[in-house]
Amino acid sequence: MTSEIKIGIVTVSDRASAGIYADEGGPAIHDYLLKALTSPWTPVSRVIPDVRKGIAETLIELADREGCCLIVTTGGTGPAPRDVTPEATEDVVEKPLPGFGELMRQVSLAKVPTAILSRQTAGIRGRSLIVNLPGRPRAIAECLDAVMPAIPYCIDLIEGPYLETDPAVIVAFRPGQKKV
Ligand SMILES: Nc1ncnc2c1ncn2[C@@H]1O[C@H](COP(=O)(O)OP(=O)(O)OP(=O)(O)O)[C@@H](O)[C@H]1O
Ligand SMILES: Nc1nc2c(c(=O)[nH]1)N[C@H]1C(S)=C(S)[C@@H](COP(=O)(O)O)O[C@H]1N2
Repeated sequence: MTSEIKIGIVTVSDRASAGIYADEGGPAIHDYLLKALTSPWTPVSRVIPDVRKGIAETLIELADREGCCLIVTTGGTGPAPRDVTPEATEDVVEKPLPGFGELMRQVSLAKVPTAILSRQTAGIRGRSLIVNLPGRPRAIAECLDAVMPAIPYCIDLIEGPYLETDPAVIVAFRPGQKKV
């Protein structure tokens, strides 16, 4: 039986959620994944304010009830008082994956000196991988280019669906598998 592949896309932004500006972050994640993944998948998108409890509840809903194998957030990773996406992520994950944040900050530093201000992290809840990205829409491709090669294998390891990528965009690295 093949089940539907669902991917959560969560924009955490006071102003986008209030309609003060149009959300560009969620659509940028959607467009990126449309290009990177060749497996058919369905987005489950949310635009929510910077509220720790609400973010945690949304992550739980997308992981436990929607069954998303991957949940990508954007926004709320900085040091400002209302930036609490990493805390909400840590509230709900069972296994933190600090390497994601480390790598994304490293590659982002080549683009912008303020990369070190992002506390973006990642982790596993059940059969879902949750990954935080910064709020600036241009940060999305910068960060996903770095971590995407490891995401399909991570989802294999948590017994999620087999994600296929377009090798012209992202070469998924699966240890033990021959390079094509
Ligand atoms: N979802 C989004 N869509 C479009 N632009 C965004 C989005 N999120 C952030 N930005 C832009 O990136 C900048 C930095 O993002 P950041 O997450 O720090 O926003 P913020 O100042 O916390 O405000 P808010 O939570 O209201 O988006 C914002 O000032 C805005 O110009
Ligand atoms: N790749 C990348 N990373 C980035 C940025 C960026 O423009 N590109 N912006 C930085 C800035 S200015 C901030 S304040 C932090 C946190 O952003 P957030 O609060 O919008 O998540 O992410 C940082 N990381």
